[in-house]
Amino acid sequence: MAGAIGYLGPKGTFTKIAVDSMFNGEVKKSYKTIPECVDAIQDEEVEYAVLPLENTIEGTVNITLDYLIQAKEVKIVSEVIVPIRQHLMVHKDNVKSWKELDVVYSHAHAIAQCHTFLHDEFKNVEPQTMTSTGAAAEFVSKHPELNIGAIANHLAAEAYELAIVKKDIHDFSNNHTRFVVLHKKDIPLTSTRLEAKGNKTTLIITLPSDNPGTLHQVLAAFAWRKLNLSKIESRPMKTGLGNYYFLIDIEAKMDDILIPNAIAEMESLGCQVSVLGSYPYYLYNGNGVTLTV
Ligand SMILES: O=C(O)C(=O)C[C@]1(C(=O)O)C=C[C@@H](O)C=C1
Repeated sequence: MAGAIGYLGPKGTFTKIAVDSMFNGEVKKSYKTIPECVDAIQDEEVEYAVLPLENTIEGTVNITLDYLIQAKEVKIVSEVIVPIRQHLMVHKDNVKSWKELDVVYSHAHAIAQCHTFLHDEFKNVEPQTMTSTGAAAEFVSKHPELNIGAIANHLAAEAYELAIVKKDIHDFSNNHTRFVVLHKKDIPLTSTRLEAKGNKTTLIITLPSDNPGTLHQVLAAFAWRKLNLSKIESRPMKTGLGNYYFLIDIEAKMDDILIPNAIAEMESLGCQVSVLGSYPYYLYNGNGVTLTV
């Protein structure tokens, strides 16, 4: 059994579902924000941390990516993809007035996943962001005097005794979020319970500023080795306009030849390359795992 597992809480978040799908029986420690989870793993308050990285509808969770780029000695050791179902919920005292809500609270990514629903059905309602869907549900449970709602999952509704008034309000039915498991040691974490989908290696690449065409050559280093890329994302380095990190996911395990040679080729072009992790990834299909709030 591993040490404690840190995650974005409080009770009833989607991140907690990801934690329960990967870990069984370990102590689970919730944190209010993503940066607090990254600090907890860096300071060795927890042995693993689980954070959302990318959603089908809304794309990358930028704050996770930015903290992963900056974090020292933190590696991605596993990944789990979780189906995301968003529901609208209110305090049980306010069920009759749910169509006249004043404010809807949720995590920014959850609000974005329900953008069309909110636009069509709650045009005059103000969406307000919170640190997580669980925090939004908790807030609604503490304020029966306000006609407010939360967007969150069914476990949050149970945990905070809220009534779900509209199910599955996410705008596209194929809604999934990728969660990464972080650890201080570069040791892949395997699961015997989940459906294995393959392996990935994640690189962070900075290009030299004075060498036109380097991005093309970087992509060529993968292409001619037939290394399949499943994600390319750029994030500002925050040092000046036009300065970017590139985060690249290769659909393969770290090996002795292909990936190291691709890295050496990129370094010879003047790029800085670091390996954020080489890890298995899994799909949690909603079955076979005990979920707790
Ligand atoms: O707020 C939560 O419940 C979270 O776990 C965060 C989060 C995210 O950051 O994307 C996780 C999954 C969903 O996509 C919506 C919110």
